[in-house]
Amino acid sequence: MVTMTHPQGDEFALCRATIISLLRDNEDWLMRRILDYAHRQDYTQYTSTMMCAWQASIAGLSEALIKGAQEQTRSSIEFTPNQDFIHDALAHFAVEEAILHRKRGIKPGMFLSLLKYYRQAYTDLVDERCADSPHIKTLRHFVLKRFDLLEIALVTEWNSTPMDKVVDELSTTNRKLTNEKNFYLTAFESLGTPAFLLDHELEVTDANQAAVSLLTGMNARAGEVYYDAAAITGHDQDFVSENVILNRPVTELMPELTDFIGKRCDTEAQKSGDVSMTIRDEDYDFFFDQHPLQDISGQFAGSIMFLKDISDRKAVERRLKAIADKDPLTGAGNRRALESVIKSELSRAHRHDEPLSVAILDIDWFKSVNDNYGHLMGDRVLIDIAKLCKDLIRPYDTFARIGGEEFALLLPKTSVPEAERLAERLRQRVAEHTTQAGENRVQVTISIGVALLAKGAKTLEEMIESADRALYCAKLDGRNRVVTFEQLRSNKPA
Ligand SMILES: Nc1nc2c(ncn2[C@@H]2O[C@H](COP(=O)(O)OP(=O)(O)OP(=O)(O)O)[C@@H](O)[C@H]2O)c(=O)[nH]1
Repeated sequence: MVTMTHPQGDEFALCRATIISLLRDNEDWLMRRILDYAHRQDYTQYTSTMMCAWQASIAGLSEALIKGAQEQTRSSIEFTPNQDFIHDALAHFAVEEAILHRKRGIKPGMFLSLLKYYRQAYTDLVDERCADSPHIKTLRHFVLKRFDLLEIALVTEWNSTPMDKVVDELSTTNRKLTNEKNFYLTAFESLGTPAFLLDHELEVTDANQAAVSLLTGMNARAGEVYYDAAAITGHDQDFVSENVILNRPVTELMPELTDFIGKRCDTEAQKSGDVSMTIRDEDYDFFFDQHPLQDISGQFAGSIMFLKDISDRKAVERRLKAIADKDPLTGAGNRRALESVIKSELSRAHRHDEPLSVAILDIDWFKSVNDNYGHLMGDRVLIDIAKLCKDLIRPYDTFARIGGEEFALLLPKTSVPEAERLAERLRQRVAEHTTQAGENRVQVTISIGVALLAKGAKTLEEMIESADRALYCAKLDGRNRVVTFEQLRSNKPA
């Protein structure tokens, strides 16, 4: 007959070995079971939500249980009035845990209640894994007694600590936490890039110094935005303007962001892109980068948004693009520019069912200008004609040099008769104009072909083919005239 409190030598050794191997092999199982109990009772909202913290605690406990079991003798399962807890590995672990949890501000009652689930999980392990063992009772007894010891040691340590030591420990911890918080605050505030913390509704919950200066034009002090206006000395006026940032949707502060980030922030998406904005009457280009924030338990906790000022880079890009798209002699657009505009204008005209006309103009007998007056005079003529064209067209028309002495005018929302009238005005102005270079003066004429832009065409040549044919006819008909493609079709003489 096996007794519960004093197992025989063989049985004791067997049970001890069983417990040790159970604890070694089932750390993950124990963690899941304990977490399951803790979750069910909502303990996890007060305790650490980090898996690694639970893992460390359970690993530490199992190790202490194993060590304690190894040191244990058959007769030491029960406690004695003069028990020396300090030299028991498990008691030692309990004391360290007590100190650690007390420093975190956890009350003994709460910790002991949580420990109940540890005890339950460890006995569950024995019950489930050793259900058929003839030694099940002894095994259970072994575990329960170990947990009794753990609790006694823990409570003893907790209660024997004088109150001023507890207060000292807590204030040290508090100081450490405050320093840590200040460090992260300093890092956030010191970022040269404007940074905003946003909640689910995209309302600004915090903004760093760079963000405040950007939006208000003021050099805010680090952390100033945290404190109440009335409570800080002498900065009420400044502070009020900073405070206009907090608790307002970021899309209200910077409406240009609306298209990019929407009305709410969801958990999934990280959003980024280039955005142009006007802030306090100044134009900026930003690269914005919005990341969802997750707390340590993986819960969505708003987002952080950075606005990196890329105005200088964008200005250089624009200048380069302008240079790449421009004919250096006349300042008109080049073929590349025309091609890129033509595609978007074609689809716009199609969408709005609007006419889109093109006029191709070519200087008459231009070769003879070069031959008689030199290339410089030829260049001056090209420059003058380009200027006459630019002066005549509307802001949304496109003007490009597409050949040596050939130019194109792309005219959105313009029917062929309207384009013809414009071309005629241009022809007259050119004919009346005199170009001067040094002593020499020269007058030239131009021929113009006008047509609607061909819709199904793929290349620029195909698109302007009709206008080109009309131009060819204008040349054949004697030059210095405007011919429309429609006139060619109806065989009407120009
Ligand atoms: N000065 C100058 N001349 C250019 C430039 N690009 C092309 N040309 C000249 O433009 C002239 C075009 O001559 P052609 O194609 O024979 O035509 P055209 O003399 O204008 O005669 P039609 O077009 O038939 O009326 C050539 O002499 C080219 O050298 C330029 O950038 N500057």
